[in-house]
Amino acid sequence: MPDRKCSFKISLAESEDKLIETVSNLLRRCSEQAKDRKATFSIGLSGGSLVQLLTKALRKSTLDTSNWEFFFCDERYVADDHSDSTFCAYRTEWLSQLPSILDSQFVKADTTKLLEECAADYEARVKVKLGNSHSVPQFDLLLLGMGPDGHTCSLFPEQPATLEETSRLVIPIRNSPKPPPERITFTLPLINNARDVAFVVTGASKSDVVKRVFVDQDKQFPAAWVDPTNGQLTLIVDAGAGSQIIS
Ligand SMILES: O=C(O)[C@H](O)[C@@H](O)[C@H](O)[C@H](O)COP(=O)(O)O
Repeated sequence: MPDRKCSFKISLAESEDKLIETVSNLLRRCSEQAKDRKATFSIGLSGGSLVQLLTKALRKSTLDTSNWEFFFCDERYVADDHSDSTFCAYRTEWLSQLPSILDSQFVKADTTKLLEECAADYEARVKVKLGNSHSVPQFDLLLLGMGPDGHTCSLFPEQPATLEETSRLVIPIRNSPKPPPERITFTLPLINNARDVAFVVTGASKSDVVKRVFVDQDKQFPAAWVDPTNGQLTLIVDAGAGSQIIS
């Protein structure tokens, strides 16, 4: 039985243009709400297909991103210039497509440290940047993807212990089922403390897991544990991914 506590909204985008417009509108709403509270807009990014979608949405929005700080909800434990690096994917894309966004706006992981230290160091960076070294920092918006196995960030069904983490906000991941094997990832306490969390999920291959996660709330899937305590959860799907939840 669904037991979601947070406010939950589903947006079905019938075309890619509509999907981009929906993401663009979400960015506008969240960034404008943040303006009333703080100097910077703190947003967490995921990798994969979101890189291209977010780039298109930012280009369409023409939003002023000069006070935005870009964090990574998870990051692969590779060099900054490695093709697997999510930071590298965004930086490469935005150098040409969104040149107004500066390197200094990225809060990236230091993957030159040992994996454990890299995770702890990134948690410290998040706390310093979000100015909350005593309790759990609060992101304005986290943009999440979801794999066909219902993973999100680098929280995988094969590693259920990662969902039980209650104190660390960023943890190391080894033997990731999705290559590369080593990563760092936000944990549920940090994810569920965000003001807004939005999943962007596309493709008919994910339609079954979208229903099982967002309608059935089947807790075998890590994405089903995302339930922002005092926040808004939004699911943005295209027609393929949403085909089993929207009649
Ligand atoms: O670094 C990563 O691999 C991502 O953060 C990961 O969690 C991604 O969001 C999902 O795997 C969905 O990826 P797609 O949207 O490309 O299917």
